[in-house]
Amino acid sequence: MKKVKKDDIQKIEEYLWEIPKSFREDMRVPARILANETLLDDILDDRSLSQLVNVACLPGIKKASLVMPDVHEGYGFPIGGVAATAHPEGAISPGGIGYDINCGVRLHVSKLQREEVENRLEDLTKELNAQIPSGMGKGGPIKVYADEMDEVLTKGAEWAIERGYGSKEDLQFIENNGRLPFADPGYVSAMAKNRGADQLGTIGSGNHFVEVDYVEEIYDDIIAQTYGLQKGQVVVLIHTGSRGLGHQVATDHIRSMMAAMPKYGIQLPDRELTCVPFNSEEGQDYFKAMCAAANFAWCNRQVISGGVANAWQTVFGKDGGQLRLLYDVAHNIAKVETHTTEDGPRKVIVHRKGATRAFGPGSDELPEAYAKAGQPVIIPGSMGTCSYVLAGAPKSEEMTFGSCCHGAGRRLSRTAAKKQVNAPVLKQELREKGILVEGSYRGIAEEAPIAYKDVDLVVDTVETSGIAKKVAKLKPMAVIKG
Ligand SMILES: Nc1nc2c(ncn2[C@@H]2O[C@H](COP(=O)(O)O)[C@@H](O)[C@H]2O)c(=O)[nH]1
Ligand SMILES: [Mn+2]
Ligand SMILES: [Mn+2]
Repeated sequence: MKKVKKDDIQKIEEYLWEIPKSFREDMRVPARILANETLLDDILDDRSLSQLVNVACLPGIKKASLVMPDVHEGYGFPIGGVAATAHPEGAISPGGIGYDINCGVRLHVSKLQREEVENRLEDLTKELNAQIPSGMGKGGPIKVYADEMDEVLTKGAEWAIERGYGSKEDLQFIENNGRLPFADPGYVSAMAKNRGADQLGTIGSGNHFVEVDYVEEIYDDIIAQTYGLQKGQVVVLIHTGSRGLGHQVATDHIRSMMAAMPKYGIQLPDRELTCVPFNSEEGQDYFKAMCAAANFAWCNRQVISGGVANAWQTVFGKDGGQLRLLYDVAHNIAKVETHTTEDGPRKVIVHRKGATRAFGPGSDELPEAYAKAGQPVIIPGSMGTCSYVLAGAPKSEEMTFGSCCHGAGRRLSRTAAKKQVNAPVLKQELREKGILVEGSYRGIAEEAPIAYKDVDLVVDTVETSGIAKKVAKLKPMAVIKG
């Protein structure tokens, strides 16, 4: 396959680059890259842009295939990729969503200041570690089988709230209120349900985490006030997804889509892009199962919030106050949304794979309290650098189908990171900087800060391009890794 070189890319706006449709004859739309020049040079090093060009060949794709500045190569689609296909006949591709369906992040805000938490940080870290199972194959606090699992898959976060994990007010601060209505547990295999049976309330391995941070800087006073963020305040970030259940849903449906593809006469440059028409039988089966797995992930994050609240109360007692949910966003998902395309406004199937929804002010998808501010966009950076809270801005609708980056993005593979990082040394260095890290040495090495791009550059790029606005910068204090 023809490799993308810098000469093939045209600058079309500050921080927006294009690989024209003429680059390869099977492209149906141009491919666009949101990046500054430094990030673009890095992006050219891996297969991300070849994958982006492949995505531009999907049946029914509208306007352009896109990557955010945190892009890196993934299964079929690059991670950091966005693609919108015509509803209802355009393609749905599990590779455009990822194996960890509805991997996402949520942010809780506390009433405590950095100094109040610092002197209890060891205890808090131990308590969080005890309350929230992490690592591969670790079971959680509850088991769900048969009809109860079907209820989880249908109700999402609400199922957990009904059982005392969080409060009803939380729902309005979760994307789609923590529940996709098209979920149908009948399309989730027994094996997938079995894999998920004891995984609610667990973060899993590797890149997933529960992290205590403080607000180091506020960039927009008004939006920060709307979100309830203040300088010095302690917050908690939770990053995980649909665990083994979501992975099995993707595995099962990719297999059946591969078998069905010839029937629809779909030719693709890479079999990892496997797709079928959204309105085909296989497309609908997958979509219903994907929605169910997304609901499982929201329920999982809600149960984890319950564990975090228990740990918080154990250490800080009633005076420590509640942990209010600021927002919960998905970054591996497909949704039917209305966006402006070359045909004008129309319904499209937006694939966000390592990309966050970033709706601007006035969207009717936002909770009333955030209507003027825009949607909170939560961008984790790394365990040793910083993370950001942004607000979705109007230009995201024009440029990126209402989407933004989802993190700093990997610059080193896990294998390369393990070769370069001495985990015990890194853990000690972070401790000396005031950051306590719990997790396997393998996980710590694979997820070391040097494994990730410069999150400041990534965030500056999305802000300058106008798709999101910086609101606050968060600095890590304690991290529980998978
Ligand atoms: N604040 C932290 N951010 C982290 C950590 N480990 C990874 N990351 C960031 O998360 C994004 C999203 O990851 P993905 O697995 O969903 O692609 C990633 O790009 C990193 O920037 C951490 O320990 N703390
Ligand atoms: Mn994720
Ligand atoms: Mn994940």
